Amino acid sequence: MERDVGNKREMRSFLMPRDPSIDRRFRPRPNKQLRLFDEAIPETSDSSTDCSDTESDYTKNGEEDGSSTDNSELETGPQVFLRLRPVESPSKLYGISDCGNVLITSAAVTENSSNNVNRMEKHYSFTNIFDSLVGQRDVYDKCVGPRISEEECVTIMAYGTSGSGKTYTLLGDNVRAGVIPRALENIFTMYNKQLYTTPKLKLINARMIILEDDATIKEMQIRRQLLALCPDMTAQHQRLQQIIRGDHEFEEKPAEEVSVMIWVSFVEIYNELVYDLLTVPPRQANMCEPRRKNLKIVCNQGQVFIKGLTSIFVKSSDEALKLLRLGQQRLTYASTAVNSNSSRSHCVFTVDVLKYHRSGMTTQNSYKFCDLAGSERVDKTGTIGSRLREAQSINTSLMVLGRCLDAANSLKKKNNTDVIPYRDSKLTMLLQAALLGKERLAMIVTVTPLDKYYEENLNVLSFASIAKNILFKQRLVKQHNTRYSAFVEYSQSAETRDKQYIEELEAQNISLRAENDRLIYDHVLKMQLQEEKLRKELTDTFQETIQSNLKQCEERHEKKIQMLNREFEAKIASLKRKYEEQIEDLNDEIDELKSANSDVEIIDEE
Ligand SMILES: Nc1ncnc2c1ncn2[C@@H]1O[C@H](COP(=O)(O)OP(=O)(O)OP(=O)(O)O)[C@@H](O)[C@H]1O
Repeated sequence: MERDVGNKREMRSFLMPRDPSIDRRFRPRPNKQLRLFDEAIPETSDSSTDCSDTESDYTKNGEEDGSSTDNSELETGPQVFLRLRPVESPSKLYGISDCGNVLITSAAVTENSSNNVNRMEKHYSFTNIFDSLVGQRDVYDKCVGPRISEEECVTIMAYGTSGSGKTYTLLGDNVRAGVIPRALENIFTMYNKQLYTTPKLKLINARMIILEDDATIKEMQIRRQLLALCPDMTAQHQRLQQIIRGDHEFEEKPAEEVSVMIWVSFVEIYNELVYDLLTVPPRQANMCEPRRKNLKIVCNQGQVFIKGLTSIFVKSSDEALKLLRLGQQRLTYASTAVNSNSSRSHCVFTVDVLKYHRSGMTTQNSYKFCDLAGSERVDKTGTIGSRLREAQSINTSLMVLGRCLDAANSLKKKNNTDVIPYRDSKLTMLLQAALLGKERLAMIVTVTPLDKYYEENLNVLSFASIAKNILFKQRLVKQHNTRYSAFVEYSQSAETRDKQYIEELEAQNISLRAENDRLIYDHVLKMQLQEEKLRKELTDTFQETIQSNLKQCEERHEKKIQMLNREFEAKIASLKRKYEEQIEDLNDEIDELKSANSDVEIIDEE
């Protein structure tokens, strides 16, 4: 019997078990059900209806039913893809319908089922389902490639339980490149002939600004500084590039009179705080660990931006990948019960493609790659301490994301986007353009098809099915327009402009060097004069001091001489007196002797 849905909406939870999200009246009804892995293939033996198990087969099937049947939805709502992670012994509780787009969860009663609702058979429809045999190439070709070729703004979001392969899908590993390296290669190949090699245009606070020469030089310096910090992975990137080029044939756009400048930024939302992952560390600090500063998300006249976020100008996919790896090193990872290297935060890597058209108009495409932290059952995994706090904040933001999608889903008939609670978490604030339908939203839902994750997977699938049902009424494609006539002459080719700019910079460099030499010469001269003046001042001061000391000495000596003179005079006077007395005594004696002598003579005569 059909269940009466009624008008009253239930309060949905995106982390705990809930009623099936798909309105059973409209759910797809496959002719037959296929078991995902194994022997449980239904009796009909028509191999053409089987789920593909090689990349090439898959592409063929996908082109036939997946993308082609979904074209109408491409115009209106998010695309939701399901990716099943390869596991050793996959659960038999999941099956894919023969049309390839519907996941059927078994009606089997599992010991994990906490309520009756989860014991029902459920059908979840997707834009495409990638089973465990589908490789990275096909995931890219279905989910992201077309968006980039069409030059649309798109948010690609990986959502799933912890350890289900979100990071693997977005980044991949050293051999199996994920969506981001492929997208970068695609973008740089596409605009190869239009790339402008100096940062003249920049998005500052969501506005396209033409940079002055000094600002351009500053941007180049920041870029150089940050790239110097990146681990050297050139050989690895070249290998990856070869693999990607072997997998895809990206088309180059003709060199129209458009100049393209590409910028990347990378943010992390950890415990509801927004951190810049591409900050340039101050020179004196430890170069590997810049201080983390919490940034603000600002919404101004419908434009969302992160105030003060570093955006780096990149000239090649290799540079962009290097910056991505640098940001990744700064991300918060931890070991959890289900993933030894689990992302403990949501992170968003943004590639902004800024274009300057000959008409003077500037346009912008943004590609946001969002790796959501895995939802987690904290009660089951026994998470404690800081891991618990992280898990709670991850779960809260994912819940808000679910509420936003739910609200967007219920807006099909109305057109009032105000009721979408995107302001309730940093993640939804940042992704509001996609959640409000202004930009394309592609969601890659990852699932680990194991019995033990059955309940968690049902929640993830319910979440995904809501997103799949959304119909946006907003106008798509974001374009910033600015008129600017003073930009470089557009009748010239990009190469000539670059050459001219380099020549200008070289001339500027020469004149700056000359100015520098002149300043050094002036400085040396000034120093010499100063030295001379100082020397003279010192000599004068010394001479004065010597003179005064000399004078003091002379005075002292004069006084001493006078004193000695006086002493000598006194001594001489006393000696004179003494000797005069002696002379007097001797004269008296002579007189006495004379008189005695005269007496003797008289006696003789007699
Ligand atoms: N499709 C796949 N093919 C091969 N390996 C995969 C696939 N999906 C996931 N893996 C492997 O599973 C492990 C966990 O994947 P990953 O780190 O991407 O999970 P996650 O969803 O990002 O987890 P978390 O949310 O905890 O960060 C990795 O070792 C990854 O290589």
